[in-house]
Amino acid sequence: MKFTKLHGLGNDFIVIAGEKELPAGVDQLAIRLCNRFFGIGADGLVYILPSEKADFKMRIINSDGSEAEQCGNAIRCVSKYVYDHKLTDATEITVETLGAGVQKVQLNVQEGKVATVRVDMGQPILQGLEVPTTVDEAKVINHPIEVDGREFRFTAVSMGNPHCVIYVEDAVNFDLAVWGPKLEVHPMFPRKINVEFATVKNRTFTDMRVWERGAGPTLACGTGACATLVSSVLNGLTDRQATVSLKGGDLFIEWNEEDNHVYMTGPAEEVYQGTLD
Ligand SMILES: N[C@@H](CCC[C@H](N)C(=O)O)C(=O)O
Repeated sequence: MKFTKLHGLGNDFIVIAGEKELPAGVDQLAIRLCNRFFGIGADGLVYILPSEKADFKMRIINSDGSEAEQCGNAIRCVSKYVYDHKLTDATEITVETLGAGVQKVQLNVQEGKVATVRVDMGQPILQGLEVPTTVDEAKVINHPIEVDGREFRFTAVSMGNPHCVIYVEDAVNFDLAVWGPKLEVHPMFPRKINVEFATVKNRTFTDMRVWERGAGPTLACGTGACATLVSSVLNGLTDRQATVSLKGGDLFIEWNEEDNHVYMTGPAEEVYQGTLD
């Protein structure tokens, strides 16, 4: 079986194309292949499958074997893969996701290869129970949460997958490894949660670091960047268009007032190809 390694700002994936459906035991396969010492090493295993509703279907399995409903960096990688490997010659395509419906993608091609990708990530889900959280409110904004005697305040946003955004003094130097795993499995989040720690630098620029559900600390999270921008608008901290700066680089995010959709623009890169026995 052939695989290709791609990443979006260092959020890296083993991408497999050409299968009709997910294989049995894909959770164990993801755990094995994503292992950085005994496997290929990646944050997730991504399948590009045929779709009845869109040009392509994407499924993403986190490195711990759990399946995610959506992944912003992976959708850019999938889009680059299908164009660069000539599965399509269109520069506007649609990709079906498990939890965020069919998404429209625009490819920016330079010298015959995809350089950056703009994705219509759809409408954010803000209703507390739908994110899901245990808070039954239309919007969960700046809500208190206690972990090991420390109180944080979070804003809950689903981009198809669940996120909680927490503003801290210095996201870049924040101790992710201590608080991320505790918040990920907090009882207020019935399907666990992706945790974003953010520091707003000005109305168009925010630093963010992420602890991902099922993958731990990653260099970037596309849906997390979208959730951060939505949260910042809800908290009155930034404009509707802003750069979210992650450890692996920057994403440009827009929450459009007219259609209520979130748009994400950023790069995707292929690293190498290989064969699995
Ligand atoms: N890195 C991703 C999100 C991947 C899924 C996430 N860990 C989850 O379980 O929801 C992104 O770029 O959005």
